[in-house]
Amino acid sequence: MTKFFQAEDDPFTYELSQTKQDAIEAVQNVGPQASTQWRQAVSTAKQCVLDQRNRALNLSDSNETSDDPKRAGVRTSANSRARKAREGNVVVTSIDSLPECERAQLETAGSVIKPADKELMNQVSDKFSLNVDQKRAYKLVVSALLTDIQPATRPQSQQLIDNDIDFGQFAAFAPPTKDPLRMYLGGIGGTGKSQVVNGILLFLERKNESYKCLVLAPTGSAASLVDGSTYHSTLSLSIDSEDSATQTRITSIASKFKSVRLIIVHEVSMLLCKDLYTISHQLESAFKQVGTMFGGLHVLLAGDFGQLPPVGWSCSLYSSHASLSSLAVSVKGQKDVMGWSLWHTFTTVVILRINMRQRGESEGDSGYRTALGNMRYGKCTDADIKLLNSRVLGSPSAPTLSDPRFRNVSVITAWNFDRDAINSVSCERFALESGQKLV
Ligand SMILES: Nc1ncnc2c1ncn2[C@@H]1O[C@H](COP(=O)(O)OP(=O)(O)OP(=O)(O)O)[C@@H](O)[C@H]1O
Repeated sequence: MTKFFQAEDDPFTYELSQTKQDAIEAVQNVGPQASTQWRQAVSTAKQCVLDQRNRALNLSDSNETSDDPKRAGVRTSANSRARKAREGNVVVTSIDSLPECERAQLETAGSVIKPADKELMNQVSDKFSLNVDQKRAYKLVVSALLTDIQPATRPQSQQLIDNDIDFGQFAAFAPPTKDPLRMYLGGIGGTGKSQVVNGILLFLERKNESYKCLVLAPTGSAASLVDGSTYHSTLSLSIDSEDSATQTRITSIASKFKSVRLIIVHEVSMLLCKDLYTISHQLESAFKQVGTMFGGLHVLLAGDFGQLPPVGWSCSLYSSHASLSSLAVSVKGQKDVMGWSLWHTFTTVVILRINMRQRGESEGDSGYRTALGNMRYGKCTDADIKLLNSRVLGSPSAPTLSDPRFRNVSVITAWNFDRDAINSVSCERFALESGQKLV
């Protein structure tokens, strides 16, 4: 598989082998059904992909045979390169290294970003002072949107509403001819994931194309932090009902997503496998593109798997394969399996590593950063514990909350009672200091 990138871009990206992608798509196309049929269908789909691969390998081998041992040697190595490429090794080609005619072809096809857009991209990235990794993530998403092949003729929402669910109109959609972006943006809390999302949103705003992106989150509070909505409300997912794809719901989703090309799902650690499947399935139905994951939209999943898990520890995206294999007996389990396999199509990955929230350079700052990092993996050292204990209130050397240095710091308490008391005192003090009246 060949990908083209502008010369100055340096995407940290990898591709699943095409065969694995095919297998995942084959499983998606099977759909939920009774467990014996499901197992049979999955095994037939697997065999079909394996047969396809073997046929391709045999064909290539038979085309490459030669009686001349020298030529045979050269062909064997070319053959093995071709096989490696088929098996998933990425071939990255700089746009500048292409012959002019090929470059012109790409420009005409909209595969190369226009200079004005490039300038805007840089302006926004400078405004947010994005670091190298953040810039990489931001540029991958924005480039995908800029080189997007637009659906040719989308029906007006008015027509959709008037004709209720006349999906015949969607036949006029020209499906994107390029693979949509499936990207995961990770990094521990404070590494600037939201900053990247804000950059993407500002870029679209400056281009007057804010309508192209929808930001979704699993809970209302997570959604309000990123000015988004919950995916339950946006995609009309029913929390209780298994069958949420009624015609009215699908019509409403089709109308909401009429001009959308990118969805960003925040706090992905809280996403259930079955929810990812349902999101994709609802969009497929809304765009009348059954079998085209997420209806062909670009999808960015952002979050940190060290943060909150899904409610009730249901089947999360990081569940192990072993724990999933027993699930296919129920329809819900099959949805989990399909959501889990969808997660594995997110093969463009950027992990942010620099903590932008705690950037102090003092010895204490760096010790605190290290302690937090170790705590995340349950691997605190003696030095970390000593440092954290030195901040526990009550001991003679510990800070007091009335000390001006510690007045506005975050406080962790074990009891709601203590939390409420501290909040109440702090509110009164803040009102007094800022000349405001508490109501
Ligand atoms: N490139 C940057 N330059 C300056 N400040 C930044 C940059 N990136 C992020 N920040 C700041 O660092 C803080 C944390 O950033 P942000 O909220 O985006 O992190 P996050 O990874 O989304 O965190 P969380 O997972 O806790 O939600 C914010 O105050 C943000 O303004």
